[in-house]
Amino acid sequence: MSTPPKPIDLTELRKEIDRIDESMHQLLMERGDIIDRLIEVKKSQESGSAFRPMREAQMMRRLAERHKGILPLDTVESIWRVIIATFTYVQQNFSAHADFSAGDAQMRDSARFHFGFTVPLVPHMGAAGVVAAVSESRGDLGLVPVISSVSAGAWWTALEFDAAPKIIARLPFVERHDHPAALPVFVISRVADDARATEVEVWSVRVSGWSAKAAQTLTTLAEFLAVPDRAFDGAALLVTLPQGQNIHDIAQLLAKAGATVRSMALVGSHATRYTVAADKA
Ligand SMILES: C=C(O[C@@H]1C=C(C(=O)O)C=C[C@H]1O)C(=O)O
Repeated sequence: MSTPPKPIDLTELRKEIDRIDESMHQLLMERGDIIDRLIEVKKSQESGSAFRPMREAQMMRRLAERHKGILPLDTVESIWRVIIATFTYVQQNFSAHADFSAGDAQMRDSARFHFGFTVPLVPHMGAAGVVAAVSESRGDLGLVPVISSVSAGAWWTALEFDAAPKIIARLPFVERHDHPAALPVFVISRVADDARATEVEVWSVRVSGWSAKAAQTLTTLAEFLAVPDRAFDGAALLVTLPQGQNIHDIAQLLAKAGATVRSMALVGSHATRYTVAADKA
């Protein structure tokens, strides 16, 4: 006759938890040692912000793809955002300048979710102030809601100049229905060319002859913001080009709808939006 299985001892399970916690802490400290070595190498190779938007988008996608078990994706995503953002911060200190003009609760949630509490959060009332602060800094980040009100004006035109910072990411990296920090946010900064995510381009386009027909045409082609631009009897647009679309084709289609493109400037780019299925979340 076989002996009945020993009842599982809670003390044993708690010992396991302590062992895992200690290993996780050791691994985080080991991660810090690697970052230390990375800082040494980078010092002689790079200047400006340490933020690498394409790598971060890929890391967040991989994390979401391999995640399973009872720990909610919200939790695992926010833990890794804090790890990555804080290690970026210790490489090269930076502040996050956020536009609170559309209400501060959602923007604060997004900033803290994606950058944690170690990165200083600087509130601004309007996108223009955020862009100015980032422009004057070496490697600070700006956070601006993707959908701004018309009264905010065409804040993105300040990004047209070569030396100006650019849109470098769109948050959240991992989208889903009921994301805890769902507000769509553009991240604005100056980053190394090889760190950029270039999958989705964002253009500042100025048109004359802007009309309901032109707006309707553009709606079918791309996501955009439009602000009336009296100087040109038209509009200043911020156009997010879907991957594979060409801005010149969009200009041609706008012309057919009666709107003349007067200028176009690439004001940034970001990774393809990534959405996880409801059953993953
Ligand atoms: C570590 C680097 O810099 C930053 C920090 C990262 C991290 O802690 O994992 C990832 C990407 C960068 O934003 C890097 O240069 O690879």
